[in-house]
Amino acid sequence: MDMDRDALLLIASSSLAAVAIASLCCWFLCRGSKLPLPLPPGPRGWPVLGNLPQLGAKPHHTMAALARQHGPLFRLRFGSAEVVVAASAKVASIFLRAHDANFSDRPPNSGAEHVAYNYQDLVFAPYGARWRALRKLCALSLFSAKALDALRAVREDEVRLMVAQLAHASSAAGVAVGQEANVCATNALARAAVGRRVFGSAAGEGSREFKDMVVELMQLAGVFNIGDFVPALRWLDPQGVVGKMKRLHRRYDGMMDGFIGERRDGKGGGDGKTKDLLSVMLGNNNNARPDGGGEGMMSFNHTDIKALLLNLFTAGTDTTSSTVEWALAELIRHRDVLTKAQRELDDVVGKDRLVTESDLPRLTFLAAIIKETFRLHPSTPLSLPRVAAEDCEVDGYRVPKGTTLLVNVWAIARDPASWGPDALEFRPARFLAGGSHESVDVKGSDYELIPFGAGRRICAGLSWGLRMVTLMTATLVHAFDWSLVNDMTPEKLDMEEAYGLTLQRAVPLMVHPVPRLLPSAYKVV
Ligand code: HEM
Repeated sequence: MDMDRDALLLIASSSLAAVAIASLCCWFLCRGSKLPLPLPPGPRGWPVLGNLPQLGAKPHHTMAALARQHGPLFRLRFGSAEVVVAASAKVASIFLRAHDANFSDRPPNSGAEHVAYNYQDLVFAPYGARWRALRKLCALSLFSAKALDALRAVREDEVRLMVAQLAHASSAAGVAVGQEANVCATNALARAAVGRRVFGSAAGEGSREFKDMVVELMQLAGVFNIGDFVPALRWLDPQGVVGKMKRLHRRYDGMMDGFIGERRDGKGGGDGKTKDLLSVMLGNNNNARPDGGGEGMMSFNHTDIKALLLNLFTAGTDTTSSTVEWALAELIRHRDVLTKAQRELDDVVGKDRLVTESDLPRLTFLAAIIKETFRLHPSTPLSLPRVAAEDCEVDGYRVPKGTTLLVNVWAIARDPASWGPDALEFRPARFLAGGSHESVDVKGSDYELIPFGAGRRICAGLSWGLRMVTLMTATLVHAFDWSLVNDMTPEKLDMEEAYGLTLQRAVPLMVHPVPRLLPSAYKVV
């Protein structure tokens, strides 16, 4: 009997233990699902500075190498700031499509504070009604299909002037074609924005100084400024970045004041009939803030105007001209591609006039060259940073609120997983009908090729930039044969990059342009 009771007790206690263990397992399993997801993997950083000292002279290259080690979504720490880097088309699409709303703000940075009028511009404006109003204004005045068409003659005019300038360039030292392209891009944009050209000719009247100012701004904006990430060191400005930004800002500010001042004095502004961006903004200027309301209620104060003009003159000039310069460098290195493009242009345009914008839709090979240039030489290799408004989950990892997002558009566009084994080769045919990437475009919906970014904060000037790059490259390819200075062979051409927020050529492209059309084509009417 005693034995039976003992056996029963044993059975009961074993069952209880089993139930307890099962409940514990269940509790752990359930709790497991609520365990916070891990943060993305990443390299160990230094005390205080984190990974900042490891970025090197070309952070987009370093980050591409880190992605090979840690995967296409990895984590860095810049001082006290958490950073995630997207380095594949799939991860970029999760951030910029699925989580775009959460990443529609830009992180705080000294460039926005000291150069861009303390975030009063469009590029760094907090995501909200004011940002929306500024984008809408740009679209209506410059970048919508209607505005773009209305300004067609301005772009064609400036390209014609650039060609005339090049046709008469006979220096033995050759011409810096990027500089000529920069004058063209800046003057076209200036006519649309402030109603007049800003430079008389390529070499003179401050054009070189202006380009240098834009390049300096991009270099400064590309520096990962220690003071931005380690608040205790901000006052020290260890890299001297803030001091340089303040000096540069004063020079830009004088230029922007000049545009507004001359218009208020009744000078500048073209024929007085066309409404450039400046006159639209001044017409609405009653010193109120553009923080929403209906379209009719938008109004802009003096600083709003200067900040937006500054954005256009900096974001819209060097990006455009350096892409044209890279395209020409690639074409000089790939004679077969250049010859094929010239044949297409001769067929569509002939030899007695220059290219016009209405020719562009028929230049399919040229369009493929432009895409291939944007792929290998995106002018903003790490795009512009975004910041997470809330915690979110991306590809099985936790990305906390306040994390900065960098999208390595340079690495994504060279990823063999998207582009195949010839990813590093200049091969425009991949974009032609029947090619491996026939349907891929640069306009923000094909994440393997996003030189203009994607999502809500995609480049506001995409339509203008793409049109200018295409028209300028088509015209230069059609109007001239190109040879390198000092009898340099194309294989010796230096293709090294100089890192900044925008990607310059380390060595400017120096060339001899040789006219190849009938003389009448080069006349400026
Ligand atoms: C080759 C030409 C250009 C390239 C490759 C380029 C690239 C970019 C990129 C990558 C961004 C960041 C997008 C993002 O955060 O996802 C951007 C933003 C911007 N770009 Fe461009 N850009 C070009 C030309 C232009 C032009 C011509 C203008 C104006 C005249 C312009 C004005 C802007 C502005 C205002 C923003 C900020 C948009 C915002 O924050 O809402 N860009 N651009």
